Amino acid sequence: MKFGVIVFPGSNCDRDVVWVTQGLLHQPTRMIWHEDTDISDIDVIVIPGGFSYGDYLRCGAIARFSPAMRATAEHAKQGKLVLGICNGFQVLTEAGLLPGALVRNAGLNFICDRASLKVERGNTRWTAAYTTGEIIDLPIAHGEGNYYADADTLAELEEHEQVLFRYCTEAGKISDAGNPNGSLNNIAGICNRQGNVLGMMPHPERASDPMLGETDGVKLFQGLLMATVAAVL
Ligand SMILES: NC(=O)CC[C@H](N)C(=O)O
Repeated sequence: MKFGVIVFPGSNCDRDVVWVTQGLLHQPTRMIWHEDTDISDIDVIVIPGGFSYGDYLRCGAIARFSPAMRATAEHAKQGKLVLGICNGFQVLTEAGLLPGALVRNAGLNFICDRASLKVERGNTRWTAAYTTGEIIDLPIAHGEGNYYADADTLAELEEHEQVLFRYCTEAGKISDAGNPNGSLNNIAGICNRQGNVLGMMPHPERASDPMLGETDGVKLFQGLLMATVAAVL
């Protein structure tokens, strides 16, 4: 499975993703400069975290106009996989590839912490290595991670089970106490209706290498490889 990691001016988690997919999981991976448009060789496009274009206007608001994002929209339209992490999630909502928006954290502070998350569904391509209801810990680091959508959009997301990750307490309770940034319905990660585009604020790539302590994140990438094998069999 070949991964392509888009690099914008200001991206800062691009190398971390490459380390996971290529360094740890031995999958072919290449970086894609934001001006490039030929991504036909790529199976999974990853839009990494960081501060694309300095977060000017709004996080992700400028990156969405890049040539690589036009190619990514086409890639998604063909049913191929797109993963947006943190700033990447913001870019995907700005680009209209995922519904809703990420607005300023409820406390107006940049939060750098660990968050407990509940995996809502273990039966998607993105969560194949997790079990439904599993509680995991991932790092978060964002100033605009507060997920917002209008009531109809929110209801639709819930109805079609597009919420894959929710913030929770360490004990697994979905409540305000476990919600670091004010996200509606404690939403930490959603996929589109077709399921091929995932956006999430927490950073699975920063919790993948055992040398860094936590490894709950690597299962997201491993799940993709399992799902490919299943699709081939
Ligand atoms: N880690 C990140 O990707 C940060 C995203 C964005 N710059 C924010 O502060 O919300």
